[in-house]
Amino acid sequence: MSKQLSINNLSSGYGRKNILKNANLVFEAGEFCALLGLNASGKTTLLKTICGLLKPAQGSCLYGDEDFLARNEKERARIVSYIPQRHSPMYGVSVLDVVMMGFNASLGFFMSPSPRDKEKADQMLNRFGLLAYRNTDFSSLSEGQKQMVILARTLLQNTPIMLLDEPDSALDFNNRHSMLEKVQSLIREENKIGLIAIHDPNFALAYCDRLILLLNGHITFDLKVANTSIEELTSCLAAIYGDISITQWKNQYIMMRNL
Ligand SMILES: Nc1ncnc2c1ncn2[C@@H]1O[C@H](COP(=O)(O)OP(=O)(O)OP(=O)(O)O)[C@@H](O)[C@H]1O
Repeated sequence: MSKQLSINNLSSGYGRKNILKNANLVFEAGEFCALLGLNASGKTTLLKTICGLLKPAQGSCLYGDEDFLARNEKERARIVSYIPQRHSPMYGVSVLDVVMMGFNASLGFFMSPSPRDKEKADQMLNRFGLLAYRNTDFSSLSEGQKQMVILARTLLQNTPIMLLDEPDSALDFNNRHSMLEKVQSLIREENKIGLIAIHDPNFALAYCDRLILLLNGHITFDLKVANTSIEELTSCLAAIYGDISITQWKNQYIMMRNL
């Protein structure tokens, strides 16, 4: 049965600096949700807290009724995957080996990936048009290619909850659409929960089911796109982005700044 992710009264920060304040959210399986907010509004802080990189000052995160933040890192990695805003540099590691790291959480001690795992990794690289780079040194790829490899690795990790922190920041227009399409269809088809921090509201409006708007560490609006009128969307997004308008073209919403 598909489980919910519940975030209950969650607060967190750095040292004594409290950033995320009393967040309460429930996510259903199959939902792809955008976290929107200006720079420094707390998007990364929320994602890092849900994946266990930051210890909450108060509150809890439950998957079903399981407090997964109480689990060790490897057990957590079977439930939550996280693409950070910036990945650590990796030198002398092939693209295939980076993608295969996605299996780490599911392997026991001293186990190495099976030939079937390698096949799956190749299929995933193929899906991203990166199969020709499988033996290339990861560090020699462009930033956009690296982001796609990291996403491919995360998809192989195959967790029920996926947290993505601006995974598209280095991607060109076409690859950004293609990445969001892939993530959206995977979340829907495999009934996962996806939470993505993203800066362009138009991509969020096009691909996400729900918009969660953050302002100064507070969740100010939580909107299901399909159930929200264009007027309400405009007024909520204007509370974050200022003087904007939203128009509808075919079945898409487009947000523009009023110049
Ligand atoms: N390691 C840290 N130590 C201290 N303060 C931090 C740290 N990381 C972030 N902050 C502070 O927390 C606040 C929120 O930062 P956060 O990275 O969560 O915002 P964000 O919404 O993801 O921003 P951006 O859109 O710029 O990535 C900022 O004021 C930032 O200075």
